[in-house]
Amino acid sequence: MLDSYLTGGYTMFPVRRNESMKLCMEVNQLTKSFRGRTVVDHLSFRVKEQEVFGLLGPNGAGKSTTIETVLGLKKADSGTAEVLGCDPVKKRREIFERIGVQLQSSHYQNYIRVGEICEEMSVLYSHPADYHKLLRQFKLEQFEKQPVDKLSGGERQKLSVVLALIPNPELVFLDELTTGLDTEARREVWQTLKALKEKGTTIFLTTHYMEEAESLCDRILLIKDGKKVTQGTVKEVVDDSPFDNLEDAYLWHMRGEERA
Ligand SMILES: Nc1ncnc2c1ncn2[C@@H]1O[C@H](COP(=O)(O)OP(=O)(O)OP(=O)(O)O)[C@@H](O)[C@H]1O
Repeated sequence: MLDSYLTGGYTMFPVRRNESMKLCMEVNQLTKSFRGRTVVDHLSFRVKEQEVFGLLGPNGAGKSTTIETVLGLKKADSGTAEVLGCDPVKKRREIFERIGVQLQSSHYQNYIRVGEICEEMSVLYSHPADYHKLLRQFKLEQFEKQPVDKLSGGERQKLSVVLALIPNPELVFLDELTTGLDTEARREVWQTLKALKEKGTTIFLTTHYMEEAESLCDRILLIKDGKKVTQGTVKEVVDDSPFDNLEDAYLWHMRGEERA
C-alpha cells in the first residue's frame, strides 16, 4: 500500500507497478436470483491487476447485482468469486481494507457535511488517502462544510467517487461513476481514473457511456439478462461486429438472438 496519494494535479501519483499482471479478481459461474428470477446467470470473468475492466449492459442487465454479489453484499445462489486472492465473504475485513466501492445506491446520514463524511470514512482505514487532496482533485473543496444533501446530483456523484478512493484501494469498484456529470466533470473524472491506473490501481466499472468505455477500459464484458454476450478489448468487440465504432457494435452484439 502506498503511504502518499495524490500530490496535486493528475500526473503526480507515485507509481506502483507489478509487471507480472496477476489476476485481481476471478468470478466463476456466478448466479443470483430474486424471487425466482435469475438476474446474474452463470457469469464468469477475470480481471487482471492494473487493468480497467468495464461491465456494460442495458438497464436491468445485472451489473450492480454482479458487483454486490461478488463483494458478498448480496448472497450468491451459486458460483464463486475471488477478489485480491481472497474469498470476499470469508475475508471481509481483509478485503475491506484493500478495496474501494462506489455504488449507485449510496445513502448518507441526514445533515452530515462533506468534510464529516470524508473524516468518518478515513478513520475506518489504516492508510487512508488525504481526502482534502481528493476533494481538490474533484473540485469539491469549496463544499467541505456543506451538508451532503445540499449538493447537486453531479456533486454527490463526485463525492461518492472520492469516498471510494479514500481507502487508497488496490481495486476500486465504480458503478456508473459519471452518470449525472456534465461533460467537463466527466472528462476530469476520466483523467483522475487514468492517473489512478498509472499508479497501479485496478478499476472495475460499469457504464452506459460507450465513449467512457472507449476512453478508459482495457477490456469490456457485455452482459444481457445476466448472461455474457461477449468480451474483449474495445477493438476486439468492435472488430467482431460489422461496425467501426463501439456504440453500433454494442447494439449489434445486444441484438444477437434477434439476428439469429
Ligand atoms: N433486491 C432486489 N429484489 C428484486 N429484484 C431486484 C433486486 N435488486 C435488483 N433486482 C432486479 O434485478 C435486475 C438487475 O438489476 P441491476 O440493478 O443489477 O441492473 P443494472 O444492470 O445495474 O441496471 P442499471 O443499468 O439500470 O443500473 C433488475 O431487473 C432489478 O429490478
